[in-house]
Amino acid sequence: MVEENWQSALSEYVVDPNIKAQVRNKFNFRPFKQAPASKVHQDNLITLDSLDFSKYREGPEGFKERKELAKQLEGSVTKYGFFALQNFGISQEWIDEILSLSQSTFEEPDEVKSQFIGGEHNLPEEEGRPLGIVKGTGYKPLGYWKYTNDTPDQVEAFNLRHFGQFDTFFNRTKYPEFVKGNLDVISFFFNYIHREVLRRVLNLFDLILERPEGTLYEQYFLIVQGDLKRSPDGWGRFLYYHPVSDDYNMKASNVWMRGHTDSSALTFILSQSILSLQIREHDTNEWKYVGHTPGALIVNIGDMFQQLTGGYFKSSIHRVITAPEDQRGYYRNTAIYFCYPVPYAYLDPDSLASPKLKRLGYKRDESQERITVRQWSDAKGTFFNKSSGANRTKDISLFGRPSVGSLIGEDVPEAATNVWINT
Ligand SMILES: O=C(O)CCC(=O)C(=O)O
Ligand SMILES: [Fe+2]
Repeated sequence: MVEENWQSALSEYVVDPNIKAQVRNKFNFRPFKQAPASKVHQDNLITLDSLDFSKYREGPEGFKERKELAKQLEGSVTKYGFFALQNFGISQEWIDEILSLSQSTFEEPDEVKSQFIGGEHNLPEEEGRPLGIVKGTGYKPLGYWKYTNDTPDQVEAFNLRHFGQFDTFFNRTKYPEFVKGNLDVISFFFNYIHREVLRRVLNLFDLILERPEGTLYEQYFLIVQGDLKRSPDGWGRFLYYHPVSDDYNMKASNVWMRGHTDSSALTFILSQSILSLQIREHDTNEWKYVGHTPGALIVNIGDMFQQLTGGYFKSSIHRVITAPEDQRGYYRNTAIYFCYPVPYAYLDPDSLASPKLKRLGYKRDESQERITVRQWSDAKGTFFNKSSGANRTKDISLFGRPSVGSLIGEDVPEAATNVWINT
């Protein structure tokens, strides 16, 4: 199947330059001030495998390099479920523009924000879905989640659904003024990650799984213009962590975002300078910091790729801890793409038909009902959408599958140790 020429299709939706200049002026659009590099916790850093994507070449002449990249990737996705991607095609200048867009998005006045709360303007096709604050287009307000001691969270988010569905994204969705005036740049950024970066990463996964390159993308991630039900169901997000007080740190045990695994297939995060993201090593249960790789994407495997591969790929438990002493006072600003497969796909290795998984013995657990992307997405989304609750650190089990949604402190629920079991 031939993919549409997305860049030329998108150029039809360019925002009037006068309107863009006007909103940028009105919202004090300016460079985002990144915290200087941290010097602490250097002994507790994890060194993620870093893939140099400038080595990726299309066509038969690039096959050897792609095989080498795939080999490098296999260790990361099967051990940590995390890796870094350098030289992935987006310049530092462009990354800076995205961070500036994120910054100004969170500087809309509160009365405007309150009219664009996530999940309040869902499309008719999304009627009845529990998208809520966590998955619906719009803001997740500061303090929506309550952490330990009823402490309100200090992270704001803005979700952008359907950026690959041009008519829906530009004409059928409501946005605050600043976002609306910059939709073309925002859409271009997330489309680039989906259609260029994700596609290449999936080709490497195909090589790992011993299937022809292009299979995963076509089977699970192809966007069909105008057909939301047959298109992959992920979303982009701006994420803005506010500086916290000593009192907050004491009450919330330094948690900026609780430990969890992502429900996505893959998550792409723009690397940023505040040393806060931690992965919990599955063999030792120790939390380790993910260092900053300037200009890179930090990519992690989510629950769906773990399920699709029968547990061969790992959906790592991660969390965000408040800034270290030498970076306090700074905002932590990033953009994320939570990438989901088409909603009707089954989440088990039968659908993948990978000779490699078969040989290694990763297979569907026949004692469990088969579930689809939509089912997992809605069930885990419902969990993430709950604002509070004293029992949040307990195991969660969805459709008989143990999972992790909300770890606080050092609690290690039973499920957290089970997620690695190869069924
Ligand atoms: O802020 C980050 O670096 C990661 C956030 C995260 O894990 C998430 O939103 O799922
Ligand atoms: Fe996450």
